[in-house]
Amino acid sequence: MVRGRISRLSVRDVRFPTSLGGHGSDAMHTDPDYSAAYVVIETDAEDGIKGCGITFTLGKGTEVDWSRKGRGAPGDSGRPKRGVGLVGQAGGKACLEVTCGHEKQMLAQGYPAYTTSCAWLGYSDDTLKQLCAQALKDGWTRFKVKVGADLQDDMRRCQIIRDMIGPEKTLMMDANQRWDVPEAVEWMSKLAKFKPLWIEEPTSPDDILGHATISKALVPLGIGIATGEQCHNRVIFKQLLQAKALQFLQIDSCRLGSVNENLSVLLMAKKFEIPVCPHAGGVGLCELVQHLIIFDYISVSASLENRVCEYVDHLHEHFKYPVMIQRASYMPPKDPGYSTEMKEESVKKHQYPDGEVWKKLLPAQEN
Ligand SMILES: C[C@H](O)[C@@H](O)CC(=O)C(=O)O
Ligand SMILES: [Mg+2]
Repeated sequence: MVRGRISRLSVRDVRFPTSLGGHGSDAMHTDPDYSAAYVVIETDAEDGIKGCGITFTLGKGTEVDWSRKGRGAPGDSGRPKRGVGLVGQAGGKACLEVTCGHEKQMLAQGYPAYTTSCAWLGYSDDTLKQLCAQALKDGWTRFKVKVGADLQDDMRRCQIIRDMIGPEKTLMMDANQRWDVPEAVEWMSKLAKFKPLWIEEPTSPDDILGHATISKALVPLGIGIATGEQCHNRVIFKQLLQAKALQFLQIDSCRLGSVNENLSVLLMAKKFEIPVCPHAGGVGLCELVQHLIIFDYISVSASLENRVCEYVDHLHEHFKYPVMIQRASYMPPKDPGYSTEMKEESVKKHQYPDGEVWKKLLPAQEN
């Protein structure tokens, strides 16, 4: 329980230069710098408890260009067109308070995860192979590959990854909205031979009926539709579910404003019997979403069938309570709160434009 009145609020623009290594790149966001508006609220209660919150959008996350219309062109990493939500944490207890068999199972085995970190679109084939080999050694069994910019490149990269992981392990694909509806069906019919479990964001996230059309065409090929990382409220999810437009529902802990909005989507997904497989490609998203998905298992869906949570292996070192992955699973967080708190020294260093990291980088980028 938080006592006191809000006495201090700070908002900082924190950016990480992930584009330098091609981390986080996809068919629409070719040079993303993972970023967040980081908010800290303190009270006059003097009990040491503070609330920390982040907002995150895709691409160059904290730059929102209100003047432009439409979806933006590929490479438009600095121009997110979507709503942003603010989520946060105050002090208190960690999510896991219920005592039940499912809780024990989570504590022992964790929540199953897949990795996106081997196959960002900007990685070379050599990097892809090297990261994939390491991930296999580390026990990963589910892999997501970015597609959608060039069909021949996709065929080559999917062949590499399928050859490396073998026929049994799971492969997902993510087009980040790059196609129109007929193009999505045509393109995925060609990639079907690599046996993807799903194609994610095949087209504009606003096109609910378009997703339904794609779903009708691809489900018979064994390919499900996954979407949701750009869906900013429960009404959009309600319509996607009603239109039978998706087989995997991807909540995003920052896109949907507040934990409550996320919870209502978990409940609707349960009603429609659609598995929730959260999005976590962004700064801090893994930290946050682990709470929601473990809650989903313990208190809502009670099932792991067809369910898996995304994991990306970037920027965890900047968080005070980073995620813990063991045997390709999220181990339940035991610290109080929503794991949103960043380390002060990381915030200082990466604050834009006057943090140490950007002071060095900006003059070089201007030349
Ligand atoms: C720009 C982001 O990295 C995006 O590619 C993340 C994403 O689509 C995912 O993780 O899924
Ligand atoms: Mg995605």
